[in-house]
Amino acid sequence: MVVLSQPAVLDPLSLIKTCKPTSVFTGIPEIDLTDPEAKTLLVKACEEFGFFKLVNHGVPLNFMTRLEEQALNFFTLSQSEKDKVGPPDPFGYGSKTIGPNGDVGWIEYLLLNTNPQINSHKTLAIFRANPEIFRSAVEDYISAMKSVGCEVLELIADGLGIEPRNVLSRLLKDEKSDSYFRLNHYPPCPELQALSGRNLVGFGEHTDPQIISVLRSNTTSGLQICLKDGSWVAVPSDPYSLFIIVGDSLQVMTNGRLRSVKHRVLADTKRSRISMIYFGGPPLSEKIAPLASLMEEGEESLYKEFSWSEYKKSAYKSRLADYRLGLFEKPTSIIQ
Ligand SMILES: C=C1C[C@]23C[C@@]1(O)CC[C@H]2[C@@]12CC[C@H](O)[C@@](C)(C(=O)O1)[C@H]2[C@@H]3C(=O)O
Ligand SMILES: O=C(O)CCC(=O)C(=O)O
Ligand SMILES: [Fe+2]
Repeated sequence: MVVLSQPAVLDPLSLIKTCKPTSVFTGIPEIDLTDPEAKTLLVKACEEFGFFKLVNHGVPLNFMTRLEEQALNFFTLSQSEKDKVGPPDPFGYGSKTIGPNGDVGWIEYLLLNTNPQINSHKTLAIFRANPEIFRSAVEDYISAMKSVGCEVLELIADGLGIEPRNVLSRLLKDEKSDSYFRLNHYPPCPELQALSGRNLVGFGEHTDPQIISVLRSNTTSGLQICLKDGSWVAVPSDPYSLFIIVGDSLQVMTNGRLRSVKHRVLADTKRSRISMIYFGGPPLSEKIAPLASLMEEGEESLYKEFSWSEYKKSAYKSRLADYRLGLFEKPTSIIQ
């Protein structure tokens, strides 16, 4: 008798990495946007962590939960409905794959371009496929996050003592600003926890390539950041607050003073996580280089010259965990 072997079924769980849960970190800097000391505290946080929690930011909870509800409505649609606005190009609906180079995660998401002038075909398709309230919730939310991002960047400029104070925020306000918006959904992963005591990686470790990211999540934790000493710590969730992430471009514009932080997300075993992130980026033609007003006499740029469009092109050839800035660093001469 001939026994035909079963075709090998590719189990997505076997491709996604796992991690041991990490203990919650209580040392995340918390900055009150209305504090007169905010500009100093926020620069310190960006130098030390490249990350901080922003409170008293002025965005009401119900404004954020309005979009969260819309996002949940979308993610509970049938798979075939969601697939109508995928696969991502990079915009659109994606499930389990992140980016074009083989990265996988326990996640589904919508990625959109925020610029109505260069709105991609996929971004428009997402708006057409959803009720009008989805579009208005997304657009209102993006506009609020852009304001917060700009306010933070102006305080950073003040704190660094550079002028004009809109030297960074003008890039997000530019009508050609190449900014993104992302809604992430991490479903719970109970089976794996029961089997191994480990959690699935929802979004693998990476730095954000843009200038600044403004993140908000529901009550489900999962976000982790990498500290200067290389250790990973879990960020307690707080649906009232916003989290600010320094991106690669801000690291370059401050000649390495502010650090772009490595971060990742672990899926929860019991509850789903929804996160919404605004990625504030410059126009495609913008030169990404250390700000002249920040450089000390005789200080040299740590980076070769490049435009945002060149950086993005190179980022989209990389894997999520790659150190993307490496290609643009100048070789350092070691003086013995
Ligand atoms: C694997 C990739 C996904 C990503 C583009 C990239 O090639 C490398 C950077 C990734 C990242 C991380 C931050 C943001 O989520 C994102 C939208 C971005 O701008 O850079 C993603 C990209 C993506 O998912 O398209
Ligand atoms: O979902 C999160 O909390 C973070 C996701 C993230 O880092 C990203 O989308 O770039
Ligand atoms: Fe990120």
